[in-house]
Amino acid sequence: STSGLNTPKVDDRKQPYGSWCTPEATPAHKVLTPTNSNTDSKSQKKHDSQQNQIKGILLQVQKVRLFPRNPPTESNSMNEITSVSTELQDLKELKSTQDTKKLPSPEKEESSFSVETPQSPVPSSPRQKKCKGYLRVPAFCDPFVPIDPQGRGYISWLFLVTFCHSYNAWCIALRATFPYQTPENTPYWMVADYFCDIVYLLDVALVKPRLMFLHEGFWVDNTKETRKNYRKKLQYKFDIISLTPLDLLYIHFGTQMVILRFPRLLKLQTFWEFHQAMDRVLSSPYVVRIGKTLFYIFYLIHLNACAYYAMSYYIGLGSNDWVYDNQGNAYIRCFYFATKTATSIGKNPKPENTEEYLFMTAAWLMGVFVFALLIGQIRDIIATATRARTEYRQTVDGCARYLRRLGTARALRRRVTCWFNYTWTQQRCFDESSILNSLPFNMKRDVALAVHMSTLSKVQLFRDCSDSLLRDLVLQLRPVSFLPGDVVVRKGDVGHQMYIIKSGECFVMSQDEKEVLATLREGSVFGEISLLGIEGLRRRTATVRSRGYSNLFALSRNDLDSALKHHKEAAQILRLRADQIIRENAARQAKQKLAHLQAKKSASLVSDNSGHRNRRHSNVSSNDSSVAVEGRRHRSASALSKRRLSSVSENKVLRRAEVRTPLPTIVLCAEAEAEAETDA
Ligand SMILES: Nc1ncnc2c1ncn2[C@@H]1O[C@@H]2COP(=O)(O)O[C@H]2[C@H]1O
Repeated sequence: STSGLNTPKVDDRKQPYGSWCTPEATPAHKVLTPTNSNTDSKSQKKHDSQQNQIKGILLQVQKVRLFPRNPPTESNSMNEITSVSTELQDLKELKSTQDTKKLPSPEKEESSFSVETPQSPVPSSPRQKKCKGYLRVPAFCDPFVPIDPQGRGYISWLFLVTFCHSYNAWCIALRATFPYQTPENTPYWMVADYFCDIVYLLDVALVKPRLMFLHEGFWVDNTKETRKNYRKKLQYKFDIISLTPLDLLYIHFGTQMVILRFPRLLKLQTFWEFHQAMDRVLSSPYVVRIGKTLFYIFYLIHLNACAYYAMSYYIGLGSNDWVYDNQGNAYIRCFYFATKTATSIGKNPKPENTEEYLFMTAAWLMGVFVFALLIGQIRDIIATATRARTEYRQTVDGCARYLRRLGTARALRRRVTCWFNYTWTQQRCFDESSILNSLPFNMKRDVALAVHMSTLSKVQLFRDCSDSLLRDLVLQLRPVSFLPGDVVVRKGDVGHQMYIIKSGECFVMSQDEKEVLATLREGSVFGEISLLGIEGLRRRTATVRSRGYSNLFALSRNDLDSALKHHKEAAQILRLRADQIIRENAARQAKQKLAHLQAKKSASLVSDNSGHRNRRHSNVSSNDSSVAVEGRRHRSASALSKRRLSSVSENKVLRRAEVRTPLPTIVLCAEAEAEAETDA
């Protein structure tokens, strides 16, 4: 705590309340980094990027150690050695350039706060290192580079495979039943078919075997291992079966037998994998979930439509009232019929023979069970997506009902509703901590840090103290919002919480609430004095009001106490600041009282003079003596208050020179002034 890093800067102390009241915005990554005032911003940026590169390279080196190739082939180990040595060389070069520029040492950089975001590491290919410029192949296409299953490249590839699978799923049934494949358009269909087959083939041969996987907590990136892993999976078997070239039988049956391509539908797992990946990646996964369920619903109706057309064709198009009458667009008419039966809308033509009865029974059963299930799923997804809003509405309605029942004033009710609305629009929840409760402690802390970083980085206390103070406190901070004019703390109340301003402004009011003593902005801290256990200052020293709408973080006395036990430097900083505020408030009060006294004195002098003039004729001699006495009395009172004030300012000067001021003396000074007033 005595190091230059952690003690508050002298300059800061000279400013009113350091820079607590008017904190400067600082980029999040610079939050607690000790900055060299001589280094200009350009070199700082360069330094940052170099540090990142160093970190990246160190990570690469670690990765090489973390993912040993087992057993290493000769060429692999040679490649590894060369890559490590080049990386170390790069590292040395970077370090030497850094030394020559005399930038802050990396040890200091280490102390800067950062939220850890572990990623699946993908090592660079040994080939890629050798190819330069335009010859460089994207990592995804490099057969020597393992593929990150969470990477963008792989998700894009999954999209392509899913598209091909969907094409097969829709078109095989369509072309097998409806007369949409004619000898004229067969080549186009073939081109599309074989394009999809090539995608399937590439997926099985080049992509899936390179997919990294987790083994005993480590990402395995050895392509031999990844290939082995893929081959062990059931998915591999399905992928291989899906490629069965049954369409070779076209030679015998002709290209109209599109049904021979049905094995292509077995690549269903990729379809699910794609949706899972999208669910993870997209900011609103509900869209993906609803999209997938709708896909199932439409696909089932599509199959139903195909079956209806096939049945009608088998019975004879237009041969009775039930079958498709071969009028209009065949697919649209059949799709319409299938939708009606599947959703049990009714008004379907009456079946006339056994096959038709069987078809209708199956379609209705499917409608009742499968469709009901799918539509229920959509309802659940929407309910989950809007649960927070529903709960919010229930809370607001419940509270409003309760207040109405109690017959509270309309203005108060409106205020409560206003608070609910504002808090909801700001936070989208009422209890932030309950949402994160299922996360492990460290992750919860990282999330909280990331979410509140922009505000917390502006708090001078956290800048001046070690990072661990911020880490210790971040989960204890409770967001609270206030409406315009709300009293956040009231003078004389017992203090239970201190506050950090997240957004908005707060006014520190004078004793009579007519004057604004200070305006506190984003990142400012207040309400700490009454929590510090200073003798005689256990109650709020001032009233603080929210200027407009404001969002604050509240920190309870217990949490502050337990944090200050382990962070003595923070306790010292808070004490210093409290000393400063108390001294300034005491001096201001003394000044005000003196001014008040002087005003009183001059008023009494004026009234005395006028009284004297009235009585002059009656008793001249006695008046002379009383004025003299009165004058002496006021002069002595004024001298006394002057002496008291000078003792205050002397004390002030003396105490500024000290590192910490014993507070009770300052309080006594204020008391002395009060005494002077009573004397007068
Ligand atoms: N003159 C001032 N300037 C800035 N902040 C103040 C001033 N006086 C009091 N405060 C803050 O207002 C808070 C009121 O509650 P506390 O006494 O706990 O802590 C107080 C300080 O944090």
